Amino acid sequence: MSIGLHANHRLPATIQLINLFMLACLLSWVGIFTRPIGAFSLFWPVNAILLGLMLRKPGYATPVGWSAMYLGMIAADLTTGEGWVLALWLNICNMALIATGYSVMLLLPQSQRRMGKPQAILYMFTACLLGAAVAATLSALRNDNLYNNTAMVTWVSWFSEQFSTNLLILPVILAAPRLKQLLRLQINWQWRTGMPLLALLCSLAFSVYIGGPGAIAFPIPALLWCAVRYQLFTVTLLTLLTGLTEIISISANLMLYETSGPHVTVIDTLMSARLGIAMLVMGPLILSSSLVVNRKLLRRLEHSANYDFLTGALGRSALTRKAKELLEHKYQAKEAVSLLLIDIDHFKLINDTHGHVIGDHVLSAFSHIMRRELRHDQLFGRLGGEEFAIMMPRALAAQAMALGEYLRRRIENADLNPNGKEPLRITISIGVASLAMNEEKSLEQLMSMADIALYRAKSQGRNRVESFNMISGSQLNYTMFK
Ligand SMILES: Nc1nc2c(ncn2[C@@H]2O[C@H](COP(=O)(O)OP(=O)(O)OP(=O)(O)O)[C@@H](O)[C@H]2O)c(=O)[nH]1
Repeated sequence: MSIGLHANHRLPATIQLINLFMLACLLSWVGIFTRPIGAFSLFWPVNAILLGLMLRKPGYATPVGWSAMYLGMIAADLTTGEGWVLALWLNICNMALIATGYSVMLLLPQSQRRMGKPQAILYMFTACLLGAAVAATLSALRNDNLYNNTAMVTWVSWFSEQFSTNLLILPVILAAPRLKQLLRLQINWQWRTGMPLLALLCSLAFSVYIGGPGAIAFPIPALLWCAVRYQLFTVTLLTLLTGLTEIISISANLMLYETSGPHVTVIDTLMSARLGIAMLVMGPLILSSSLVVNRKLLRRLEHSANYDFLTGALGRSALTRKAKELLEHKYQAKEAVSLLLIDIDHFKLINDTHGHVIGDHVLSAFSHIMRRELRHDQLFGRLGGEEFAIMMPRALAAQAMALGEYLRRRIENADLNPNGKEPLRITISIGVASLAMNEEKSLEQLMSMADIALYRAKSQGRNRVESFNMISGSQLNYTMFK
């Protein structure tokens, strides 16, 4: 086992250690300064954040990393006037929570630790539950020296606070997008997008206003609506917002809980409410992560329905559908459009000489080059075998010919040999057909025109581009398609 931090991180190991130490210290300070004097912490986010960090950056989870974290927490306690013994013991409880949670989450494959599957939420629930139970047990063992409470009250208080806090914060950290993804994020805001959020804020305000034991459940429908409409990370932020608002409202006695009766005290109410809040965020989180799985599956299904498996180009039916939509748009916008039919020359010879596997590779490498050269609005698809097509919006015959000629040369000069020994070159023949701005033809007619041009390119010796519109005598052919 490595005792240093892993070398694959960009920052040097010592700087990472100092970072970890400082982070643990800083987070503990925040927790200490927001803790009412002589009382249990209302909200102790340190453990959840550090646990999340360890899971997101496994390189930190080394004996040295764990020690830096522990020392950072102790430093925070000592610099705020805590005694040595207490500082050591309290932070053993904190570290025990992080280590227990970490061990449970390690049972999940790394790819699932970012909450993208419902079972990851269940593992996280177990991690928070066991982690809080272990920490609460350790703190209750030294109860006499720490708090003026019975061991049971100390246990329940630690457990309920840590269980709920971790369950609210950990999903945010695990589901947070990486900085690169965050910068690429495009927010497509419409007034309807904000409705679930508005409903959540209203139901939260309503639950604080009405109060009573049932009020913590008021935001559930709005949270479920948010889970259906928003991304998982947004849902984790909203469950955190909901939980925090309710915990703070209850502790400030804003939600008018019943506190009379022989066994009921304010701290009992808060403990019970915390556990309830922890349970209620599970539903929206599980729904949201199930939808992540569904969306991924749908995207995969859509992709395999629309794209050719071997070449990554559009499949024939998707190409036809999109080309028809493009023609429809052309008629309305009165724009030109061109179609290029492309056929690899003597492809049978490649199969016969090099075998089918190399043939497949050539098809895929050819398609890769084409996709890299074409713009996003130009449709590229495989019609079948070694025949492909490009639909060019807003392009007259001359522009389509120029593109065809460029692609022909690009392919002619490319080496498609996967083994990199002998160069393997191919050539292509291209037939172009174009429709001017006010011309109307069906896709089938446009295809037939391009096919005539392609036939001519083949019969004139291959490795060339021919345009139906420029073929001498095409006026004669052209009448066929009027
Ligand atoms: N490796 C591989 N070969 C394919 C695939 N689809 C079709 N082919 C082969 O492509 C070849 C096409 O041959 P032909 O239609 O005679 O055309 P060609 O040899 O390219 O000749 P010209 O088009 O006249 O230049 C056939 O041998 C098919 O078996 C595929 O997915 N993979």
